[in-house]
Amino acid sequence: MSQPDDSRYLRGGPVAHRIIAAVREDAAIATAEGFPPKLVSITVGDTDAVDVYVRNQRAKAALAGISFEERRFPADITAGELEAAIHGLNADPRVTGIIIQRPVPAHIPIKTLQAAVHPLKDVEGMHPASIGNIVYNQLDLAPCTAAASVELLKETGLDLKGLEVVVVGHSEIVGKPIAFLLMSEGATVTVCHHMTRSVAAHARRADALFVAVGKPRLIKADMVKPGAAVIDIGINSEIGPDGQSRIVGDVDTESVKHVASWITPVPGGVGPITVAILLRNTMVALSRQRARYQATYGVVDRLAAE
Ligand SMILES: NC(=O)C1=CN([C@@H]2O[C@H](COP(=O)(O)OP(=O)(O)OC[C@H]3O[C@@H](n4cnc5c(N)ncnc54)[C@H](OP(=O)(O)O)[C@@H]3O)[C@@H](O)[C@H]2O)C=CC1
Ligand SMILES: Nc1nc(=O)c2c([nH]1)NC[C@@H]1CN(c3ccc(C(=O)N[C@@H](CCC(=O)O)C(=O)O)cc3)C=[N+]21
Repeated sequence: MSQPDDSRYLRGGPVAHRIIAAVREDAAIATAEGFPPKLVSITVGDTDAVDVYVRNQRAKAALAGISFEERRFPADITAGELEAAIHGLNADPRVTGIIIQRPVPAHIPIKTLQAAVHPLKDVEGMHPASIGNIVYNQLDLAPCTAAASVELLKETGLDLKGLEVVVVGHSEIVGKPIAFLLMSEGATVTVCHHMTRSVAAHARRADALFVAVGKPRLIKADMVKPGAAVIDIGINSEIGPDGQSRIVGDVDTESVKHVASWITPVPGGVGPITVAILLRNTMVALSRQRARYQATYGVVDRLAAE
């Protein structure tokens, strides 16, 4: 098990705590000014894979002073019905942000749902317009897990400019946005996926290795460069030796921790920061909405009034 005092562990708790404290201040001010932030979570069908995430969203939103509402829909709902529900939330001025928990049932095209969320309410940064922003180096609202992972790498104090980084996994929600965020920071990025000929050969060259695949113990000690920083994003649930269900990452932490200079524990690494960033994104969305509101209604049109 992890050693609580081992400095090789890059822990997410303190970073998440810092982010949530700042969000809490912002949320209190916004609420006092008449704009209370509210996050709505949409879950469709079987929710096992998202239960932990939603539970933590609810708990941390309460801590931060953001109201949180969970909408659960049955697995047999149609894509059209879901889109209608999302449009309703878009039009509701009390709703600041909308997050669609993944996965959704196979008959629902996730991209259509993500595109149905108004870009100003897209707190996950998954609308095509939002994803486009990170390509253009506008990074204030990035996909939560990707932003969380990069935030944790920065805790090492390593200079990201010119850093050799390898990302294993290229999903739209995690791997690809990580690559874009790191490119914006000046890192040299290699992205591996299931067709990569030798993930090990690439991984061994990395000063920083990000892993987001969903396979326990995929990354072993001989795939890691001595002294590297290893950011384990995987959240996999498996039955431990004691017969209890537990969460493990994608990295064989017990062996890799002897080779790496820094490693993120699972649980207790990227996960808590992901939740904190979601809340921070909610406040970014709120300030954009307020700016839009101000631009539309803040200046009285003198000619119209005459
Ligand atoms: N900590 C957190 O906050 C979060 C954690 N997660 C976790 O991160 C992990 C990844 O999630 P997500 O990105 O959504 O998963 P996806 O299943 O969408 O993507 C997995 C990626 O891994 C690639 N891949 C599959 N097998 C291999 C292999 N053997 N070698 C190299 N690459 C491979 C796939 O490539 P290809 O597409 O080419 O098959 C794909 O790009 C999961 O464990 C998930 O639970 C997810 C979100 C948040
Ligand atoms: N649209 C969407 N975006 C996601 O980012 C997304 C998703 N769907 N579906 C599910 C996965 C998984 N995921 C987690 C995030 C944080 C923790 C988390 O807080 N983990 C803590 C707590 C663990 C615990 O409480 O046991 C930890 O790792 O320490 C877990 C899981 C986000 N995902």
